[in-house]
Amino acid sequence: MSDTRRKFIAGNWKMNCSRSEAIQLASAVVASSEEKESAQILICVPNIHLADIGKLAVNSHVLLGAQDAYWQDSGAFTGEISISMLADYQVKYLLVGHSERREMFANTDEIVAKKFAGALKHGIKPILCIGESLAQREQGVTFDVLKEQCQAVIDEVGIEAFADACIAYEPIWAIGTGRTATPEQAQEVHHSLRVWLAEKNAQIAKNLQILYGGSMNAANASELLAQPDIDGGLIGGASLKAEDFLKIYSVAG
Ligand SMILES: O=C[C@H](O)COP(=O)(O)O
Repeated sequence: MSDTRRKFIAGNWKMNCSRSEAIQLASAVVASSEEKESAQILICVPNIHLADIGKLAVNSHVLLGAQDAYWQDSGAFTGEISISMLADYQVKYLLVGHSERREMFANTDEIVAKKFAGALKHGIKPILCIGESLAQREQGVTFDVLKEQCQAVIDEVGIEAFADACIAYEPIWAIGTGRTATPEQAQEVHHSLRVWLAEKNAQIAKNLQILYGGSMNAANASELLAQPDIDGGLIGGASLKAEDFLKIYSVAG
């Protein structure tokens, strides 16, 4: 099933790196990795560094992504950046619905769906982040939560829109905690998700890259990435060290 899908290694720098640190890290990622047929590499940097990193990455195989943006194109939204503005900066991917945006910045399923649609409108591929809390996992409602988060987007844009998107499954209890889902736990979720999506559109489900996020690092990446339905990683902490991030890319395909 996975032979049509390339591995996708995506770094999410979150709110880290001064300007000089960002340039140094991105330069190392660009210079020390090679283009591969079997895998893609992406860095999602803080918006303020997009111009600098865009210049570094523009003619390279390293894709540039953003971590969030507002879905309206322009207007009185003080402090926000629109998706149309990102499109001017070589941004190819946009994280939507990261659990930190959902939890700390009130991004509801509805808002996430609008951001997903906004990204597609501007030719940027959304990476829809979904995940359950520890309490939800313990209550046995993990899959219900994930379906609800996906369904809100499907209701807005239709399942076909996932031809130009990815999903990142990030159990909230594994983010930044050092506690990783076991490869079997992650595979079970990814597989169930793909089967559920296949009921809506088999081809879309077959081709869709589903990434795992939550304390993926250089030590555990190869086991996670060996699972048939884990098509890559959305990597936080370990993407801040070029050496660790590139090690993950090197084991991905
Ligand atoms: O976007 C990345 C995820 O939140 C995972 O972060 P982490 O690798 O630091 O656990």
